[in-house]
Amino acid sequence: MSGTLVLVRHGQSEWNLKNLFTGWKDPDLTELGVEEAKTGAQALKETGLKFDVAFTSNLIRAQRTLDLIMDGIGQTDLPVIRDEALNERDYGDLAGLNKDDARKKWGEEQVHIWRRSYDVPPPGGESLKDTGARVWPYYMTEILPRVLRGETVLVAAHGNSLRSLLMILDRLDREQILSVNLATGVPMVYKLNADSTVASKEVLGDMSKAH
Ligand SMILES: O=C(O)[C@@H](CO)OP(=O)(O)O
Repeated sequence: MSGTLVLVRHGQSEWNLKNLFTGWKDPDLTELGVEEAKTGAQALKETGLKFDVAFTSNLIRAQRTLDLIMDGIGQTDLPVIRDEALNERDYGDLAGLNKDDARKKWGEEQVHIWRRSYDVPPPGGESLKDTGARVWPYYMTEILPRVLRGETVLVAAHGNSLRSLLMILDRLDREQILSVNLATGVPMVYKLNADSTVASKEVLGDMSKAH
């Protein structure tokens, strides 16, 4: 066994609340999002984990979530590395559109394909495969080596940038990833083996509220 990797999707954002495609747009957390981050922090505190480093994206909703977690677990001095490689999938021309309006315009099935398929990009944006093409190398070169050295690493990022990581960690294929949704503010604790496979996974909260 080597180290521990904790992944957490940011708390609810203003645009999650308004049901808008967000991608690289940069809305802040809602009050509920702040509460979700604090609840996630409390759950992490109860595990007794002490982190060595934290990674987050260049987007405010993930950075604020991380700040709230660091505060909640009493590790405000944790070194933080921010990188746009961990940003949400770029939703291209869909960014800013209402998801229900998009369903009315293009149909339920097409919108689900844009949101959850592996390799169908929304117009002007990134597919999950494109997202993985930047998230995976970053994980392999910057995050995984630390976990393999035995460090405890926290990553606060986004629904789809984390879904691309879950494909590696949970060994999900392009069909299986279709039905994976991550709830906001719910930490996932992975213990990794020395060969970088997953020894155990624990979800600290209710993932079923994700949609
Ligand atoms: O809008 C977005 O950027 C993402 C995450 O909120 O949405 P979806 O879950 O539809 O991929």
